[in-house]
This record gives sequence, C-alpha cells and structure tokens, in this order.
Amino acid sequence: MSAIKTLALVAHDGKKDQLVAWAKLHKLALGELTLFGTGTTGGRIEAEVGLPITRLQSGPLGGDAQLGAMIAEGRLDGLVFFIDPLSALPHDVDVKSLLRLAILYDTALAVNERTADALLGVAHT
Ligand SMILES: O=C(CO)COP(=O)(O)O
Repeated sequence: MSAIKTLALVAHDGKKDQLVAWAKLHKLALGELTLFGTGTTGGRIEAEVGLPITRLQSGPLGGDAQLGAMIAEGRLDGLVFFIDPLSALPHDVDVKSLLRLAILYDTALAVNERTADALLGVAHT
C-alpha cells in the first residue's frame, strides 16, 4: 500500500467526541497529512484539535457525496469514518454511496477506532 497523504475525517454526531479525542491523541501523525472533513466534523477538528482541515459541506447536505467524488477522482487516499451504529440517518443513501466508492476504489477505510489506528500506523491505546 502506498503511503497515505490525503485523509478525510468524518464522524456521525454520536461519534464526534470519539473522533475528536482520537485526533487529539494522534495530532502529530495527522499533522503530516492533508486533511479533509465534512462540515461539522471538520469544524470540531479545527477548533478543538487545532489541525488545518479543508471543510466540505455537512454530511446531510452533500459532504459525503463530495468525498465520494474526491475518491472517484483519485484525490483521496484514506477515509476515517466513525459511523454511529445506533442511529438512523436521513442521508443513509449518501453514506452507503461513500462506502461503496471507497471499496470500489480500494481507498484505505476505517470505520472504527482500532482500524483507524492501523490505517494511521499508530499504536492502539
Ligand atoms: O453526516 C456525516 C457523515 O455522514 C457527517 O457530517 P458532519 O460532519 O457535517 O456532521
């Protein structure tokens, strides 16, 4: 696998605290990468972690679709997407589409913390 240079960070509302805590823990490693995020997630990463991140639309307003397009265009190496397995979402079709494209294009994909650690190459704590 070639090294990851561009990484998107996304979390559903019930998982945002976990993603912010994970990003704080791995700020140094994440700081080496060009980061993208959906609107609300990206805003929290910027404000609470202090990492520069390009914010797309909020997920329900097309942010997942924008990330899918980036994957289709070969502009994203990895996706850390903390999906909330306990909540139904109005934009579930967009989430499915994003995951489908990540699989189709063999994008490095982590949907939980342990796998995100592996993706980033850091030790699980
Ligand atoms: O809903 C999302 C992903 O499906 C995330 O969007 P926000 O980061 O804007 O909350």
